[in-house]
Amino acid sequence: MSYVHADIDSDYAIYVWIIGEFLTTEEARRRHRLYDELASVGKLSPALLVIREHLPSGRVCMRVNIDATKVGNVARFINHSCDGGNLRPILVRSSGSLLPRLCLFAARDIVDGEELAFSYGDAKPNPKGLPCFCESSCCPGVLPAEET
Ligand SMILES: C[S@@+](CC[C@H](N)C(=O)[O-])C[C@H]1O[C@@H](n2cnc3c(N)ncnc32)[C@H](O)[C@@H]1O
Repeated sequence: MSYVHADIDSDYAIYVWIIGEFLTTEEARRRHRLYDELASVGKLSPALLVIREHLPSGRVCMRVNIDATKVGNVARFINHSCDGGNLRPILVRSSGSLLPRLCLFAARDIVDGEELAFSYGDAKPNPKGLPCFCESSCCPGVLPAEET
């Protein structure tokens, strides 16, 4: 399994934004089903993220689907950690840009060589989901599975 380690030569805050294909929700659902099948037999390491923005009422007001499985940058190799890891995903909007960027910001000081990780989501663990190897004390043993 691939992973990403910090390579730090300064004290600046680090962040990386996730590059991938922006999908409609219909296409994201189609790919989720396909990826789940391929991942269950070890034929694929999917990187399809669904980010939801909520109103103060708790209702979802926007859903963004980013698929970095085939087209992406280094962020596609960052693994999941059930305790949230050392990175926090934040949607960032810049003026003039129609689409937001999903950025991963350092959540605390990170030492050189430390593995970078973030939580793929707090969706209920799927008992039939892929095994999780994050080794954090709160890990239920399976990766969070997106309910599409
Ligand atoms: C965004 S990719 C991360 C890079 C991936 N490890 C690779 O080798 O290409 C997401 C995939 O990595 C694997 N993965 C990520 N975090 C994991 C974890 N904590 N335990 C087990 N597999 C993990 C799963 O197969 C997941 O679908």
